[in-house]
Amino acid sequence: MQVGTTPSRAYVTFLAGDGDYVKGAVGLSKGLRKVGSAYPLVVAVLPDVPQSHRRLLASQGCIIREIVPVYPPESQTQFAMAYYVINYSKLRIWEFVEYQKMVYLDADIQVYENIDHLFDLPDGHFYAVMDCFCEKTWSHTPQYKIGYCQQCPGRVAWPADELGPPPSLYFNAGMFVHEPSLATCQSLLSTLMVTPPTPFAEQDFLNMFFKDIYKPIPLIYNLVLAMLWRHPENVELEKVKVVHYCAAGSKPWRYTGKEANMEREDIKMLVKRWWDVCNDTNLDYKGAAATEGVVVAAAAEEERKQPLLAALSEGGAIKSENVMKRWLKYLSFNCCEVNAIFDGIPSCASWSYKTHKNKHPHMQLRHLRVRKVGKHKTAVTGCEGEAVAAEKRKGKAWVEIPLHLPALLILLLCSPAVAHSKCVPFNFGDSNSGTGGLMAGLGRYLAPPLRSPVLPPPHLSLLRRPTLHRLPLCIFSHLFFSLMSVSCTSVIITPNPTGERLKMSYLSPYLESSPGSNFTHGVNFAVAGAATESTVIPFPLSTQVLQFLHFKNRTCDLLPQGSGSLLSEKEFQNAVYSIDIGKNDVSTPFSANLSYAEIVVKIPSTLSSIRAAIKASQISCSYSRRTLGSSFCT
Ligand SMILES: O=c1ccn([C@@H]2O[C@H](COP(=O)(O)OP(=O)(O)O[C@H]3O[C@H](CO)[C@H](O)[C@H](O)[C@H]3O)[C@@H](O)[C@H]2O)c(=O)[nH]1
Ligand SMILES: O[C@H]1[C@H](O)[C@@H](O)[C@H](O)[C@@H](O)[C@H]1O
Repeated sequence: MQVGTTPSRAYVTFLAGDGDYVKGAVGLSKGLRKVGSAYPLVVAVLPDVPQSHRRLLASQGCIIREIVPVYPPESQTQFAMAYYVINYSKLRIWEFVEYQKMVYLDADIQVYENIDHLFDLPDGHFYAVMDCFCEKTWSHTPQYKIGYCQQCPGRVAWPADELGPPPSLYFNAGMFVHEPSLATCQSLLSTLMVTPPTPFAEQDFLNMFFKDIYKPIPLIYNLVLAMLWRHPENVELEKVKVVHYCAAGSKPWRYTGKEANMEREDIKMLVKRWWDVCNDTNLDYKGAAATEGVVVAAAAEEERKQPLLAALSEGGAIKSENVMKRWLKYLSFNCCEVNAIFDGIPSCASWSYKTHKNKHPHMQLRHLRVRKVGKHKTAVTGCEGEAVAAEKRKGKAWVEIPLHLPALLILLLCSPAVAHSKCVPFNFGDSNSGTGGLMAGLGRYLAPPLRSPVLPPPHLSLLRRPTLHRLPLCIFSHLFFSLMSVSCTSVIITPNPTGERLKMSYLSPYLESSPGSNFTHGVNFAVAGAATESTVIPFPLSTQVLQFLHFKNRTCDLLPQGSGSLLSEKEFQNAVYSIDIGKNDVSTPFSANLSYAEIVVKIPSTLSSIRAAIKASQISCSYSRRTLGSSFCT
């Protein structure tokens, strides 16, 4: 997906911790500039990279993208080389789907000649340079033990009789060409969870994962320094475009010359070459970012919004760039933010923050940003109760709930004539619009103003918010229409004062069969905690739709018998159908500590479930001639 002027190609490196690898990344950014690369350098930083390092990189024109760390299954980490474990986080660069293609380079790599042509390699393969097995770091492997190396397969023949077929070609993962994809990322992460860590961590893992599509490229694109003394016959140093300072003691910013092979003339020359680039002030970035770090940060922030937009677009929720741009106003990122955005209600963001701050130490920052998001008052005031109170203090009778996923708030409107006749709402959804259905369905009694005789389980605690109990719900179709043309993201739901002034009736929950229920004003199928798909709450959207069909068919059967207070055919025809769902599809996996990518990748399927639910309710409509006139807001 291409949005605005975002380039679809970029180099990417990875940075962890507050150590000196940042020097490598700065050197790399200058090296790319020196060779006239047309593409930017994205730096995927872990949360533990200090702000000062991020600023330094931004001032060198780098695009900073924070990523969530990736760890192999906990119980097994002891089997990997501890030093390399953090490198599993590199897998996150498959999340950068705003780029169609990327060239990954370790921070201890320098580029001495332009390699932009690598972006033109045909899609569908994983390109990288073959590694060498001759260094001591390989001593745990059969290759090393028998002296076999893929760089010179004729030197020592592979003992196939003894060990079976030779190992697949193996690449060094310090440099590769890849195509970001949320689906691939999810597959990488889920495969990782069932893959025991091995000594070369993500390098072994990537070799295993991309075995079938791996295509070796010449070693001039990643000269692993050991090649100079292990396989000199394979190296034409003057042709080398990319040098990887991975041999022990070879990192230029740590170089002492004392370690094995470090006194070699070619090594000294390459270390000096690296410093020449790094020290060249003419190569410092001269663009806006050098003086306007904020601009860079804003640009980086925009970049971070792309995966969700891509998923929404894939799911069919966003069809025009204009709508997408409006979304950009609202969206901000990482897991917490996604959760808050999808929750749509700040109280849920606070709840998530409280629940997850230990797992996501950097969450507070994001949370605060969420609270600044958008023009909606509710989004800046903290918990919902406070928001309502604040609105009331200002004399406003309504609460505007910002919902940032248009497809999750879908209003199906009957004919415009509805404005002049009785408007019966049928509502489907979750706690955003639930009016006590869950309590009724689970057989728990909460007397107004919501006193619970027993402590509700934690996931039900939100139900204690008084504003959600038997909320009179009225949805203004004319307002909806005007809002739709503005942003597609809002609906006005009126709490008591306005509802009562307009003589709107309470909307009974479908699951409330006890005295007091009246379904002649409409039905609320929404249930707190519901998602589009089944979760711990037993009333997902698909079930709510079935309940609606049941309700409607029963009405249809009983009407001819002249049974008492039933909605008429006309009222069904002119009803307002609203669906407000989706936040729990996002917040539930978030609670399970799934990553941003893992959450985002599910969005298209959530959207198709919503579409399927709507379709099911239309297809099964038992009133001949009349369908539920539908007007999608997406
Ligand atoms: O504390 C760290 C450690 C690593 N890195 C980043 O991770 C990259 C890879 O780490 P090393 O340079 O330490 O890894 P090596 O080059 O020695 O080892 C090789 O094996 C590794 C196995 O994890 C990786 O696959 C790596 O790309 C590959 O070249 C670094 O360049 C740097 O970009 C940091 O930022 N900080
Ligand atoms: O791919 C690996 C890696 O680059 C290590 O840092 C190095 O010690 C190994 O020899 C090499 O094969």
